[in-house]
Amino acid sequence: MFVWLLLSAVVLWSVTFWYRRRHMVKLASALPKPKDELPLLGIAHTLVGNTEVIMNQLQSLSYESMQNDGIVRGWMGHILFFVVVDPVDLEMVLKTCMEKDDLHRFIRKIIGYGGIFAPVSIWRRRRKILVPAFSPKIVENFVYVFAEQSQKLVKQLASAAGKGNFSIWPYLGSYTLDSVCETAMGVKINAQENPDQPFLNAMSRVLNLVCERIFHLWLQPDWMYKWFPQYKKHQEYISLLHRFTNQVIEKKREELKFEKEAKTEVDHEFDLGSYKKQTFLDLLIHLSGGEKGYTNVELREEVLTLTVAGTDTTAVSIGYTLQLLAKYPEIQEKVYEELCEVFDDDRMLVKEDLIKLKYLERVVKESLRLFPPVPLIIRKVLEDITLPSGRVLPAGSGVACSIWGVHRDPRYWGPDAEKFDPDRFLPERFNLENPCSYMPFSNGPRNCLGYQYAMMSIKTALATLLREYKVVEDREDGPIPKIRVKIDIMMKAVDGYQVALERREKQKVPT
Ligand code: HEM
Repeated sequence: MFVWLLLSAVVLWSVTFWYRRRHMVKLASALPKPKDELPLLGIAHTLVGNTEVIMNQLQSLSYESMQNDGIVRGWMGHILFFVVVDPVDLEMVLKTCMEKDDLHRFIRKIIGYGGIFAPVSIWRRRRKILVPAFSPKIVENFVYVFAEQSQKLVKQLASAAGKGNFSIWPYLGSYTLDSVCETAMGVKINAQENPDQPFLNAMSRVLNLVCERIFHLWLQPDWMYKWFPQYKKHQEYISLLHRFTNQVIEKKREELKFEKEAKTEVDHEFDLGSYKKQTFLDLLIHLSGGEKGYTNVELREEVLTLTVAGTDTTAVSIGYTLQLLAKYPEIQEKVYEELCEVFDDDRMLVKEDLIKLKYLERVVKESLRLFPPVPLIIRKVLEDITLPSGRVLPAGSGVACSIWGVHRDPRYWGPDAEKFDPDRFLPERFNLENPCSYMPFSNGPRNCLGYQYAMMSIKTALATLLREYKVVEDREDGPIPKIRVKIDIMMKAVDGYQVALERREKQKVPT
């Protein structure tokens, strides 16, 4: 009797649930379906397995989207999303669907309502405050930090050079974390010299745990997660990150109070708060209104957001570029020739050099095209929208904007779209009809604020490293580079960016 009652309740609940969603189902059924779709399950059965399998599946969906004029649907049980690669449709999605997907709630445990994943109502004010902090004039003042940290990177790599293949990932991750912590908070955490540094350790481990949660449904509800052994560590890492940042903020507040008291009238009149060598933390306090502006919690959320947003993304991009240069030695030699022209002695890189490294810039851009660190962005559809292509996305669905797919679509990049060819970014050849055909840093009002910062950090690290070392790996046997990738919050190389380094004879970077 009880079983019958239970069964009837389940059937009744399911019928009501799907009846309420009939509008969504109707609109979805008008859109192309993927080849592996099953009744009820949708494509949920294809998105299981390790992070490499899942990434491959996301890539396959992007190809199916290309074959279906830029869109394909994907049911995961009752959850509906669309993989979109049409740049015109994407432009509209990125402008109108500003709310981020619910999966981001797991990262919010670390960064709270920091801009990147905050609900739109909170994000608007935070973005307004953050935008001036990323103006080129301010960001270029950080190049000296990147240059110093890059020299440390070169020094750390000396022990691995000439000893065959190794994973360069931990070195790159420490370089970017050191740079971000110095520019965001003004603290030298010295992760490069000390791989067991507690902040580094906590940051990388908690992000692994977040990723594990995103892909394992049973770890998602908070009440269930508490019963799993990882929960304790998860909480420990978060409280370490919060404690560390809180201390930095409190110290900064005291410093600023002291400075204010010590200022003379003349200082006030001429506003000596010039942005030179100020960290993001200084700027955020100032731009949000000083003592009446951000609270300490808001500051912590913003600073941690910059740390999460700016560390692995940049390291991933340096890693792919190094692997590509190893696979295509003739391209690496052209980069090296340019470096020899710009640096005729052993001096350290300065910001004026970056603009001259035009070929290196093209190489980085092409690497970001073929291997975008953020392969897709997921946005929520809050009300039905009609895309420029005429297709209608129903309210309640999600849109996976496939950066990976749009970057490899032959309709916009030609029949050789998959080929590694930095010169496609030559001004005379680069002629895209739509800005969304190339968007490693996204597009629209919620695009990446750190793109100039990232390009400067990437170019500085690569220039410093490639002046000192030649990157070697097996040459690729064709123009299409093959690097196995997985999804681990970002798209990362499965092999941890295996390369070998050989010391260059001519150019020497001072250590
Ligand atoms: C190669 C390096 C990087 C890549 C590929 C990258 C890519 C992205 C992408 C795809 C987004 C999401 C945009 C969206 O939802 O439409 C984003 C957001 C963001 N990124 Fe980056 N990023 C990089 C480096 C950085 C760095 C170094 C910083 C700061 C130091 C940074 C700060 C941000 C911020 C603050 C946002 C949130 C913008 C907002 O929602 O208003 N990023 N980034």
